[in-house]
Amino acid sequence: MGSEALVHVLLVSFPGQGHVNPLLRLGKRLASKGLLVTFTTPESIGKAMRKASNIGEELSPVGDGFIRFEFFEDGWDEDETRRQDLDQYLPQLEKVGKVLIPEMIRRNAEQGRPISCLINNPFIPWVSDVADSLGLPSAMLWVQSCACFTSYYYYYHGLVPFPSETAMEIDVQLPCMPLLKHDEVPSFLYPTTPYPFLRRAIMGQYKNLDKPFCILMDTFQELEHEIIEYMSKISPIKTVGPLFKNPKAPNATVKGDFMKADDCVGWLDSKPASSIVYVSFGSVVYLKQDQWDEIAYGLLNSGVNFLWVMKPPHKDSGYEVLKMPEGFLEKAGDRGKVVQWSPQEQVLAHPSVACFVTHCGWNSTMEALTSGMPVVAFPQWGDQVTDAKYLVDVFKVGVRMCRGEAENKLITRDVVEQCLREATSGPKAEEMKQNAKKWSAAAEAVVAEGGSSDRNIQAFVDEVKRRSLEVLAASGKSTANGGADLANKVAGNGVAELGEPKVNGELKVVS
Ligand SMILES: O=c1c(-c2ccc(O)cc2)coc2cc(O[C@@H]3O[C@H](CO)[C@@H](O)[C@H](O)[C@H]3O)cc(O)c12
Ligand SMILES: O=c1ccn([C@@H]2O[C@H](COP(=O)(O)OP(=O)(O)O)[C@@H](O)[C@H]2O)c(=O)[nH]1
Repeated sequence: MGSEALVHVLLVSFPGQGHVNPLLRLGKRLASKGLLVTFTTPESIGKAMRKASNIGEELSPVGDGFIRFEFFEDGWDEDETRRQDLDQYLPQLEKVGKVLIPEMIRRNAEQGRPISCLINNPFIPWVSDVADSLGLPSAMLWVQSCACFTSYYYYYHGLVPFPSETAMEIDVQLPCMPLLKHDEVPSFLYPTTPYPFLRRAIMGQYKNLDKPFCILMDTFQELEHEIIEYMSKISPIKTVGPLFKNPKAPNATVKGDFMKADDCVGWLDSKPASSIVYVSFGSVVYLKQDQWDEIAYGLLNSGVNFLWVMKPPHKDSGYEVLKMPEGFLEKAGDRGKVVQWSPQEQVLAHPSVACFVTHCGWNSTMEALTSGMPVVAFPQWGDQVTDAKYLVDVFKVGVRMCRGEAENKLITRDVVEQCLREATSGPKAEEMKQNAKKWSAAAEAVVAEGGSSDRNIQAFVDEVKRRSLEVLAASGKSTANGGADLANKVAGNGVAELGEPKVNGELKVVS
């Protein structure tokens, strides 16, 4: 079957690594079920993705379908520093996206690939408005836990009291969730958060929550059973995680890394089973030098092997480049390896790795659970503090190393060493490993054919197909020229375009 005959969905991503990864993984899952998927995000990131990964101009086959990429200009110069300020960048993305995404949709229709559905991730809620204005259905991929989705939902609607200027330290009880201590609530909701722009970015999504016909979530039934059940009655959520497992197309190599991963698998291979601690704080968290030093000494003193990701800061972020303490690399010798970016999925699946010191971003959390990997939780902000609570107290696969940036406490080398020992040897380590293996088995089962996440993806694909017929029917014509019809509709000012007699063109329609 040619790709022209497939139902086509457009995935629009916010340009962050933690957003691109899950949306691209969703794209691969949808493609493997026989859809044509176009993935788009601003060109600034497109450029990095092309450089780091094997993304070409052409269509990549994935399972029964295909995935392709198109990028759009965000309207700013390559070295524009305002991109670092979300309060400026998000409105800019909205302004240009509202023009360029409809143009992209029209171009695709003209080329015989009419788009039937738009899917976005948080921070760019206007994508649903674009879909609405074109009479297209839209869906949203929530890229955090259902527990965090619920916390933000309750905050947005003012359903329970959250920490406030006058009552900073109140705990929060939400339905079907453990009591969250004041510092376990997603930290963007603290009155004192240094990142109010991220709270605004997330709340923007809630303002538009009635628009998408479906909210897909990168979590799964067993993992957050009660809260998923509860929220399903309030919101049209469908769990489709863990998205990075795709049993129908396990060899699909399309990746969305912004940086080329350093080669470290050979080094992992050379080490004994369960002997390495993997340390990574994701793509945006950046620690202070004194904390970095304590972690370095903790790693040295604990005697473990380690793979440590030390990513360079973005040039406009204002962060100082971190340094390893004097003599650290020499002392570690072949016991340790430091890289700028790792192939994390492969690392977490590697038998030499014993545990993962993580900032508890939701992608890292899901990847660890699904890989059966115990964690040492080092959350900093946002959903990370809530994820850490779940990893330690609910999923029972983690040791807690800190409570978050808001605590403003230096975690000393002794604490680091003690946590590493606890997570790698002794009864607690064994218990966590067993629990992690249980989650990994559950994750495999939900994505396997007939499992809950697989059924939800299939139901979503079926719904998109059904709605695509409606979209074509609404345009009043047969499927054969549906593309051209949509192209006219999408032009928005289609009447003007068609109405203007073109002197030298073939098109001469005067209404
Ligand atoms: O990329 C960004 C940007 C950004 C800023 C300027 C710009 O030009 C481009 C991007 C800002 O905040 C972020 C926040 C994030 O939180 C992360 O988001 C994940 C998914 O929501 C969570 O699971 C993690 O815990 C959490 O650390 C992840 C990100 O990728 C970003
Ligand atoms: O060295 C690294 C560090 C991170 N990641 C990936 O980057 C994403 C980070 O997302 P997460 O939600 O964990 O954190 P964020 O970067 O958004 O804070 C995850 O998919 C990781 O697998 C990676 O491939 N290599």
